[in-house]
Amino acid sequence: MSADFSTLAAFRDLLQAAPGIDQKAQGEAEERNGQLTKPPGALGRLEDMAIWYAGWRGNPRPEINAPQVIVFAGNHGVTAQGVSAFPAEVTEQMVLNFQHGGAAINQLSKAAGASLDVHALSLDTPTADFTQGPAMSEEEVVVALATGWDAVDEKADLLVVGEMGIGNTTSAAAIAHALFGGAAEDWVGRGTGVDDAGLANKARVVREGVAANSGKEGLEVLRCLGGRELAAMAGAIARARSLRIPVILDGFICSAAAATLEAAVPGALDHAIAGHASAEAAHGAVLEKLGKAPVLQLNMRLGEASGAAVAINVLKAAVACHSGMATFAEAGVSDG
Ligand SMILES: O=C(O)c1ccc[n+]([C@@H]2O[C@H](COP(=O)([O-])O)[C@@H](O)[C@H]2O)c1
Ligand SMILES: Cc1cc2nc[nH]c2cc1C
Repeated sequence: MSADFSTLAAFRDLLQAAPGIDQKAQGEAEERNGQLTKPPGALGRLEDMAIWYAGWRGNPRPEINAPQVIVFAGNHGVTAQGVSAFPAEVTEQMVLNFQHGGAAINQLSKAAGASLDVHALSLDTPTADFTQGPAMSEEEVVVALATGWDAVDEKADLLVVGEMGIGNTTSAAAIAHALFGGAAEDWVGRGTGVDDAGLANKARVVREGVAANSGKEGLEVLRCLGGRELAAMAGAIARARSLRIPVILDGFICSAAAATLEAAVPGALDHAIAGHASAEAAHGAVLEKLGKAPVLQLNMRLGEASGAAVAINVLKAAVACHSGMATFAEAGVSDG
């Protein structure tokens, strides 16, 4: 299927029109959860996760059989400002590594029983340096959103999106600063590993970038301060919403991209949970703004969907208990 929008406004309208949770299935799942052979609440957040998943799938006793992981890659003009510990060529080199099966996400997808797709977006044409003006034209951001939209497998029953893009923690920090305010320093982190001087430089770049693109909201923030891989993640998350496919968000960059959807249409991320809290300094603050408690906290800061891929295993465990356990009546266990 090919994406059905050619402007940001049309994309926003589609997102706005996307379905919500199936409340009947959610209610039935909640009822089932109360009958399972365990003390009430004893599976903690696994219970909430399973009920949430059941609601979005419209099935009070669902299974997870076809999780899809998608990694999007993009290059960033803002790397000209010396914001990363690694050179921009690494983006393309890592795409080849993904394709050859040599990256962490290859192993983590396999371990989670998930398919893995990799989409490189115009790597030879980096986005514009956003300290000088908008990173992308409307046409460019719409093409990237559509790449993400079209990448989602309609038959998937869970979606994880992640990214590869040297310089993109600076882009994500600028998005967070534009959406949530505060100071540039509040949103920058070490990314691939810049030193103290590098961190101060990132704060300068974020401050200048937000000043050069002031007064923007929602999807315009994505266009002006984002990158192609961030827009593609946003497009895929929106497509998943339209198909009622639950989503696990990955780290700082993924969460910042997702936050532009929430800014454009409040509630747009109700079908998404946070897979982990990245070690990137401001990820926790972004998740707090989104009202999402991370499933895992493993000090990961790799990106490429890795933290969310690990969290697939936890959601699978939650859903397996929910759908596979016996009820008190079935097992002949006294329910207290
Ligand atoms: O996911 C995260 O929270 C995360 C935190 C730090 C770095 N990364 C990855 O590192 C790259 C961006 O780092 P940088 O320093 O080039 O901005 C990009 O490819 C991301 O996938 C990812
Ligand atoms: C080697 C390397 C792998 C990555 N994977 C995601 N971002 C990355 C950044 C670097 C530098």
